[in-house]
Amino acid sequence: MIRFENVGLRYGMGPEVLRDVSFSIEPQSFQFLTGPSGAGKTSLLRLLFLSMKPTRGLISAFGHDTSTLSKSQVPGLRRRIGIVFQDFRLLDHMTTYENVALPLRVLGQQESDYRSDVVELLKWVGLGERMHVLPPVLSGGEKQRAAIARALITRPELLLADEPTGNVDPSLAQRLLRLFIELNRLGTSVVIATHDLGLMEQVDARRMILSGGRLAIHDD
Ligand SMILES: Nc1ncnc2c1ncn2[C@@H]1O[C@H](COP(=O)(O)OP(=O)(O)OP(=O)(O)O)[C@@H](O)[C@H]1O
Repeated sequence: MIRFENVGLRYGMGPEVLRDVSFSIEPQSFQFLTGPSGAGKTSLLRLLFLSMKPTRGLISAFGHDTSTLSKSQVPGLRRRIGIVFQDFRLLDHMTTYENVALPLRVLGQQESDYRSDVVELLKWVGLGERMHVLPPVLSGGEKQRAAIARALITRPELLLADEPTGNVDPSLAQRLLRLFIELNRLGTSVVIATHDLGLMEQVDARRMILSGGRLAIHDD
């Protein structure tokens, strides 16, 4: 569904952060993206989410060469991708429910059509009791799950998560991992950027390891 061929990335006049990176994300696949701090994991996720263009190489997303996309085509492709940012990016003046429902509102859907889906998803991530509170009163783990629910509400074909267990205790990390595995079982491709070796050891999944700007792939 997404293919990188000899992709390179640099910020401004800086050094190349990613070098000759080639890989594909297949439908219904599960992979971890790992590597030392500063290795380029977040940058690679930004490229996957089509929020940046590579400095060189080819990125093809859902059959489109992204270098030839017009600006108006990008939102349609991005809607097929859900992303959980490292810092959650929840809107503090909206309730948990409203935050999760926002992507559907933006798509012009009516609340009567999506209300039960949002409530069901919030229950699935264990936030059924917290849906009417504002993000500032949520714990770190609750915010994490709200951000995951918001990424999933549009039923994306691909979920990208940047350090999704970075702010949570080990038992919640287990729950989140089970949630991602279940989501993958239901058909979504999953890419999890993480430093957490313990997390990766629990799943026989592909590991994409970034180091010195280069990518090595270890298949399960
Ligand atoms: N907006 C930016 N402008 C300039 N340089 C950047 C920018 N974003 C990232 N970089 C640089 O690119 C390199 C890779 O950063 P990136 O955040 O992708 O790594 P990471 O593997 O996600 O790190 P971490 O595990 O610490 O989150 C770093 O050297 C960083 O300083």
